Amino acid sequence: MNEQLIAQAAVNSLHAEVLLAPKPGLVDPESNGAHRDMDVTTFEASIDALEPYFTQYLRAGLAAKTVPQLYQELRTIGMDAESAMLTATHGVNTHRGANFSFGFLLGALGWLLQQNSLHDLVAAEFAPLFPAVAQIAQGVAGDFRHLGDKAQLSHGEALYVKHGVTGVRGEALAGYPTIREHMLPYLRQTTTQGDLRYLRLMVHLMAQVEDANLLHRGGPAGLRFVQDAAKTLLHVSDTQLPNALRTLNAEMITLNLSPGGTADYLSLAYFFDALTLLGSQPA
Ligand SMILES: CC(C)(COP(=O)(O)OP(=O)(O)OC[C@H]1O[C@@H](n2cnc3c(N)ncnc32)[C@H](O[C@H]2O[C@H](COP(=O)(O)OP(=O)(O)OP(=O)(O)O)[C@@H](O)[C@H]2O)[C@@H]1O)[C@@H](O)C(=O)NCCC(=O)NCCS
Ligand SMILES: Nc1ncnc2[nH]cnc12
Repeated sequence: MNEQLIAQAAVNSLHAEVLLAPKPGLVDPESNGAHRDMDVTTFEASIDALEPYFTQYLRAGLAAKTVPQLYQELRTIGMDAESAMLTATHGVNTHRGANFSFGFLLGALGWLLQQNSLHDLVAAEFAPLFPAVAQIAQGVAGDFRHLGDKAQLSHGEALYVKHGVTGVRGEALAGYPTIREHMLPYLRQTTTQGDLRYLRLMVHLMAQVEDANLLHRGGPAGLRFVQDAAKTLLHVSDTQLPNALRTLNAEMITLNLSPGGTADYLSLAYFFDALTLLGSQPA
């Protein structure tokens, strides 16, 4: 399997996510959502900065000899990627979470592709990928130790101290249960194609995900507001859904709520759909 096709599919998924509209609270071509510091062009600049690192994540997995060595390499690439992203966005956090998740998922995919074909991984519904991520990402658990010594906590670290929420690190440490238990089953069972496929998934995830961005911006009440609003949208018809999402977008802008974690899962959904297509083609 051509590794460039896989890395490009990951980059393309970030473009597809930011262009999907309407996304309540998030940046898209219709609205900047609950963000005063970024728009679609900020995301496009961020994606251009991240692109070379996505290939590096995959290659690191393909060449790795041990799991601990792979973790160290991915974390180093990840820090460089995050720095390049922040330079391109003039310090605005567009994809820190996406960079983290794609880093571990691409690294783990490369690791598995040493012994498996993409076709076999697709046939196995990516089942081996998640324990591999959990094993490789174990080093992240150290992020939660010694937080008391830190002068400045990140949003995620502050949420861990205040609410015991582990955010994206917890997802990686557990092998991304949100992808395994919610996203992939939804993608497998739905025949809906095009934007509606991903808008419906977005609503499904907004109702489920413990989104650290929502917690950071609106506390438990803000998270619950969005989860409850999404649950009502589960029953809205395809024709009514876009305008119902626009109405929720206006409400979330007023409340300064943005489900950034859910946006990253949308990127990952485009990516897994692309991998499924790549893996079903003859080698
Ligand atoms: C591990 C890091 C990501 C550390 O970051 P932090 O400590 O802040 O971790 P979290 O807050 O837990 O999450 C960080 C981002 O992960 C996304 N996210 C949130 N909840 C979930 C979830 N349940 N599952 C998966 N992913 C989740 C989310 O990222 C997206 O939203 C951000 C944009 O939204 P915005 O509201 O604008 O965010 P902010 O600017 O922070 O808030 P405001 O100031 O505007 O109010 C954007 O990042 C999206 O991607 C969370 O923000 C990581 O930084 C780290 O340690 N990096 C080092 C490099 C590295 O380790 N790389 C690994 C490669 S293998
Ligand atoms: N479209 C988007 N809007 C806001 N935050 C995001 N994080 C990732 N994608 C995003």
